[in-house]
Amino acid sequence: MASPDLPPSGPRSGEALLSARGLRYSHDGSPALLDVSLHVAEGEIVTVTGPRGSGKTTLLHCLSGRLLPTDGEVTFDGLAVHTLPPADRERLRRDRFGWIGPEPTLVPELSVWENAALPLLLAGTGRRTARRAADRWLERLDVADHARDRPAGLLQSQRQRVAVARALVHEPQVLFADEPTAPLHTADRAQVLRTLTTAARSHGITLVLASLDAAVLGLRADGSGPGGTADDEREGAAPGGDAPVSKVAAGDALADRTVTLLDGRVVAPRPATAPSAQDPEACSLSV
Ligand SMILES: Nc1ncnc2c1ncn2[C@@H]1O[C@H](COP(=O)(O)OP(=O)(O)OP(=O)(O)O)[C@@H](O)[C@H]1O
Repeated sequence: MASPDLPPSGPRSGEALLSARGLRYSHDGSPALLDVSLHVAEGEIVTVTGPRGSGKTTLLHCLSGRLLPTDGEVTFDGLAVHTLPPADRERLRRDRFGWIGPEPTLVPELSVWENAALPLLLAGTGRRTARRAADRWLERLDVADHARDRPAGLLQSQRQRVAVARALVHEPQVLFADEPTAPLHTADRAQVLRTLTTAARSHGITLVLASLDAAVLGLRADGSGPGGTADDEREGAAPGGDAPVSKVAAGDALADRTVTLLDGRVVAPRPATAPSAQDPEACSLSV
C-alpha cells in the first residue's frame, strides 16, 4: 500500500529497486518517451496507465532492458541496465525479470507445463522440480487440466494464463506486465489480476503493470470492485509450499500507485516543478 507519508512523487531513487531517469525513446525518429523518470521500490505494485499511444509499452520495454533508451538511464538493484552487454542484459531478463505481454507467445512444440516451466528449465532446474512448480502455478490459474496439452489445443485466454504462470514460475524480482488481461473476458480479468497482485505481494515481487483497464485501478482486494470473483478463497495456499499468501487488507487498492502517461510524458502524479534547496533532484520529472 502507498504509505500516507510517502511523497506523492513515489519512492526516492535511493530507496528504489528499479529506477529510470530522463528516459527518451524514439521509434524510427517518432518520439514515444520524452524525459520520463520513475522510481519503483522493492515489492511495490505500480500501474502505468494512459491512453493508446501514450508510451506505456515503450516504457516497460525500456525498464526491462528489451529496448535501450535513446537517452537517459535505467538502473536495477545497482546495475546500469542500459549499459550492460547484451548477454548480461539477456541473463538479467531471464533470471530476475518476468514478462507478460498482451498476446501469449508460447512455444508450440512444448507442452503447457513445459512452457510454464521454461524459465526454470533454462536456468538448469531439474525437470521434476520444474514440473512441480509449473503445476502449482497452472492450478492457481485454472489451466492445470491442460498441463500435457500443446498450446494449440487451448483457447487464447487459456494460453494467456499459461503465459502468466510462466512469468511467475521462477518468482522474479520484477514482473513487467503489459496489458496482461487484453485477451481475457471481464470475469477472467479480475481473477488473473488478483492472482498476479496476490502473488506479487506474497512473494515480494515488484510489479510494473501497464494497463488501460479501469479494473486495475478500481478493483479492491476484498472483491468489492468491479468484476470481483470468488477466487480469492483459493489463493490462500502459496505455490512453492512457502508462506501462505497474505491477502491485502480489505478495501485496499490492488496497486500501490498509478503513474499516468500522456504523449510520452508523465502527467500524474504531477511531476515536481520547484526544486528545494536540500533536494536538488526534486526538480526532475520524477514519479
Ligand atoms: N514499432 C514502432 N514503430 C513506430 N512507432 C511506434 C512503434 N511502437 C510504438 N510506436 C509509437 O510510439 C508511441 C508510443 O507507443 P506505445 O505502444 O509505447 O504506447 P502505449 O501507451 O503502450 O499504446 P497502446 O495502449 O496502444 O499499447 C505511439 O505514438 C506509437 O504509435
